Amino acid sequence: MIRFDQVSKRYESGHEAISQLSFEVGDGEMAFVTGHSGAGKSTLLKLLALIERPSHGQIHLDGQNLGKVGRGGIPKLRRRIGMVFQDHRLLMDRTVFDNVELPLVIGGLAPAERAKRVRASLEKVGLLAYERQLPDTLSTGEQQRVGIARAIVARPALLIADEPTGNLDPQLAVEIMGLFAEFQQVGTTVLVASHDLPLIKRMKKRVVVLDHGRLVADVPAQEVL
Ligand SMILES: Nc1ncnc2c1ncn2[C@@H]1O[C@H](COP(=O)(O)OP(=O)(O)OP(=O)(O)O)[C@@H](O)[C@H]1O
Repeated sequence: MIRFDQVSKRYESGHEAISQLSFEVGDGEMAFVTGHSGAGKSTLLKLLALIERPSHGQIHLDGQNLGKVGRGGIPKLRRRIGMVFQDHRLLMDRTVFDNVELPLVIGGLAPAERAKRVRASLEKVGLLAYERQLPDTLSTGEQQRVGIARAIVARPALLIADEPTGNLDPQLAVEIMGLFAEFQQVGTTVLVASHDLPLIKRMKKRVVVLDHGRLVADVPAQEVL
């Protein structure tokens, strides 16, 4: 599903955030990317979503070389990727339903099909009863779940999440990670950047460790203690 071959990313500032990174994530696998602040976790995810471009090396997604995707191809690529951010980036003047529906409107789906999918996504994250509310009437954890519903509504093959539990209390964080594991169980490939080591260990999934942009450890799920 994901293949990085000797990927480096140097920002315009001259800082090399990712250095000669090579790794693969298989179809339907779930993995965590961890490492110190500034290790390059967010940059790695941004390279996958073509928010940033590598300075060197190649990234393949489902066999497609991302270096060959031009500006015009980016929306199509992003429709295959569900993205979850720490700050969830919801539109505060739109209802929960409207927020989750947005990717489908952009995707051009018919209204009846959109409504069906939005409700199925909201049900998965346990928020069906909140569809008519505005996001700021919801708790932080609930808002984060709306962000997750929005990320999965277009049924992406790949779900990427950048510190999705960063500002949640520990119990909510466990719940959110549990949701990601459930998506993996139904076949979605899931890549989560997090620095929450206790939580990562608890999930017993593969862990890729970055240090100053380099891969320093890649621990298979069965070896996570
Ligand atoms: N747009 C940018 N321009 C210049 N440098 C950047 C840019 N984005 C990130 N960096 C630098 O690249 C390095 C990696 O940043 P990145 O955000 O990928 O790390 P991270 O592991 O996600 O960190 P954190 O856990 O603090 O979010 C950092 O040193 C950061 O300052």
